[in-house]
Amino acid sequence: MSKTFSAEDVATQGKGANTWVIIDEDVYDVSKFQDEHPGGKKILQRVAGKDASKQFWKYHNEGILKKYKGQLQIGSLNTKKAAPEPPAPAPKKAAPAVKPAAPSSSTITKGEPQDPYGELIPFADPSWYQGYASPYFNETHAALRSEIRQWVETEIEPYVTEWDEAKNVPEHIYKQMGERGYLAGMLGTHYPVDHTPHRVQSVAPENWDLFHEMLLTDELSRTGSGGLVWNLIGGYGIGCPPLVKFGKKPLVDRILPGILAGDKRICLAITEPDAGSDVANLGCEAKLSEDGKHYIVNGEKKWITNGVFADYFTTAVRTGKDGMNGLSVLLIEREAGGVSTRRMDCQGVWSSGTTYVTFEDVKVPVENLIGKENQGFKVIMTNFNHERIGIVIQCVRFSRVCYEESMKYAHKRKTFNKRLIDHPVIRMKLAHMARQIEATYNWLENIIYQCQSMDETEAMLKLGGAIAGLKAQSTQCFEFCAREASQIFGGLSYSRGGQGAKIERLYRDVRAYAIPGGSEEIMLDLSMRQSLRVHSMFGMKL
Ligand code: HEM
Repeated sequence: MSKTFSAEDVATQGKGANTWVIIDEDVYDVSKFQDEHPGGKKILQRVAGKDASKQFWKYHNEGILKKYKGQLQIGSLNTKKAAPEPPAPAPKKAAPAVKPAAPSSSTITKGEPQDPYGELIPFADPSWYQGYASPYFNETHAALRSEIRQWVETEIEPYVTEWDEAKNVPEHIYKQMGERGYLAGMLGTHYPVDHTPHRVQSVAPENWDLFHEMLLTDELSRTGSGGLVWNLIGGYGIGCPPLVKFGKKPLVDRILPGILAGDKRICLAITEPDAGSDVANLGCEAKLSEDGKHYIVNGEKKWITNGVFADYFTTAVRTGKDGMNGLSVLLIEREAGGVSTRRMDCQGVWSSGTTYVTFEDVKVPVENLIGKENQGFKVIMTNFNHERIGIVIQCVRFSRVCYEESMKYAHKRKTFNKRLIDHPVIRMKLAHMARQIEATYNWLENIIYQCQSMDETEAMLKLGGAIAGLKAQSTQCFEFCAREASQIFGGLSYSRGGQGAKIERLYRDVRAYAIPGGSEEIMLDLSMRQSLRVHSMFGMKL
């Protein structure tokens, strides 16, 4: 913004037709905007021609300026110092020693601290962002973190509330997920170079590991919207891995490139009106046609994330007897006909497109069978670890968002002549949030490292119990943090939008995490049953 004004110039625009205000030494023309200003016209007119920085920061958060700057800023004060030139890049240090993480091809540093990154509010980011050493993250992770954060902060975060209210995310954002190589990096496996020309700018495919994948989900979750995250990766992250891992090559070659590019969308259809966490009781039926070339599918699926947007449905069907040994997984294509989808009205994750799906005599070629007939239970179970870890990553970051927003608000809001942060009762709330967040996050890092060090079948067996326990831990941590943040924000988190927008939204999103992917009750019970079973195989002395 090259135009400069003196404070006197701005003062002349406070009386007549024009209404200009100064915020942080930048000049904004709000003459046209004032009629639609949610805080009212009068309040702007009272500060017209003046420096309104103090009043502005009392009522808004950073997102507002990011969103409206382009539209309303007309220049800066002539007294404003030019922004300092970005520092010259430091001479490159020798790359930290790395050791291979068997059996993955990735590299992991031996614990050298990275340069500090972000706002350095204690516990608002993982400790490796804040100058503390970590055995898991190296310079490629740091580069990816900046790449995603920059994209999210400029192109996503300022609009998230608007999109959530509209219950959708513009298509170009999903398309960018493909073009930036992010979709290809979200499969819980190697980077699929053979099926996509797209690459992640800051990480070579051969270096891609599960910690990079974790970062993608983590940084997207800083938007504080389960709806946004699920719109972008909710269906894909659980619907695509079974296709890649168990689909037949011709099917994968035919449809995967379009999905990875962000042109086509896929979701996972397992849950039914009458069967959720008890997957073995699914009823949606697939009967083989007389010529043996097709399955004919009939049935209903409920609470299917992204179903309204999806071209492909990775679907659990009953092809055999009752129970887990009669289940198969089919890739159902919408264009086959007989597939109808209806958006469901839900408490939270509004822009994720939660859907009721009906299959009526849908003809599915036998080539679309994923895995083997009647052995679909294994496909579904293998998928659960990846799905649950995704949920955990989101819950931990959402908890951090609740904490970070509360910490910032507690530094500006005053009650009884003291800032909230100066009240011990508020510090106590923040401390309880931080201790739960860090405990959950550190367990998560450990689990990701374990996943990276095992093949998937071993991980399913050995880590299934711990991941189930961690999922319950993360949703309870999220629920706690959303509640405490809401108490700190008071009325601002009870009404939608404004400074408490993220907290109000996340509070509504909590159940979308605590129930699907295995409810807390089932997760906690499973964590004990599975761990005891596995450890008795290891020779547990009990
Ligand atoms: C560039 C200038 C401004 C823009 C673009 C702007 C924009 C907005 C927006 C979008 C909201 C809705 C709530 C939110 O999303 O945070 C809002 C609310 C509000 N604004 Fe502004 N505003 C500006 C300047 C000001 C100034 C200078 C004042 C005070 C003198 C002010 C006072 C308020 C108040 C009191 C609310 C209602 C807050 C609430 O509901 O708690 N605004 N503004």
